[in-house]
Amino acid sequence: MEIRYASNPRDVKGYDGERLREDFLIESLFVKSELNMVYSHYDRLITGGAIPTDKPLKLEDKETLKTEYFLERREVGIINISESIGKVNVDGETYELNKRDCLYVGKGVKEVTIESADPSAPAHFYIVSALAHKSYPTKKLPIKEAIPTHLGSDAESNKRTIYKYIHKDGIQSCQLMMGMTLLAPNNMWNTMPPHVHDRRMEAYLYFDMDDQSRVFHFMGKPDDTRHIVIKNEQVVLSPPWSIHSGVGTKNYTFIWAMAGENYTFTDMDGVKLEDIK
Ligand SMILES: O=C[C@H](O)[C@@H](O)CC(=O)C(=O)O
Ligand SMILES: [Zn+2]
Repeated sequence: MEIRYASNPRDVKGYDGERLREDFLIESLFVKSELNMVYSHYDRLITGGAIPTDKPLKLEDKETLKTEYFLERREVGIINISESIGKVNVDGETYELNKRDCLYVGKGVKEVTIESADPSAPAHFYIVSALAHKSYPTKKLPIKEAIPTHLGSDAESNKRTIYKYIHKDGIQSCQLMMGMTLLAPNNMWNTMPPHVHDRRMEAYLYFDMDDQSRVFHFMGKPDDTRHIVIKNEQVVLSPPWSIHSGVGTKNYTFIWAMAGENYTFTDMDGVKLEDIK
């Protein structure tokens, strides 16, 4: 799998747009009949995309991880982001995932395979894996059972609902946190005003966008921001020292995932709008 190294914010100051994209944007995780992953040195988080068609796709990359099996020292969260029904096989047991349902699989599970219920209408799965030191039970959480948090307002164009799946009061994990944010119709901003959390890195997958739609994602130190233009089903890596906020040309959905020092969703350092440059 592709490796992405971590960068020093002092160096990132001098990056041009192309270099920012090379380091922080993951452009093509989702390819038909493939399972693709990128290994980031930010908290060794792996992000992946899978679109299984005629045969199941197995979660593995011995060459990169140098372990016997993928989850020997890791845990993983898998979310179906498509309308099509998906299935995940976990050491012989099958879990069905509908759109926006999440499955957590813990350390020690030997075989995870992913398939589409109907190969002619393949499901799209988003995969995020972090290092794990302990085994937590496999658990599915359908979106209808996730607890919604309502944030923002129409006046600020950031009215949105956050669904937390893997976190302290939801599915238990070692360090992986994962959830989904849905914007209300005609609302385009996420995570504005922004925040940083130097204890944890974060990755955003933007989706539910058409071909013509783009998200302008903002990153950088709060007083020195940059942007990356993002298409449907692309991932952006957010270093711990960076803000992570976006505005769409049209409505969109995104999945956030974090790993790092602590396991407290509310541990964020809010940035005041007057301090953003
Ligand atoms: O650290 C937390 C993450 O940045 C997201 O949960 C923020 C988010 O989904 C939002 O405000 O819309
Ligand atoms: Zn955050």
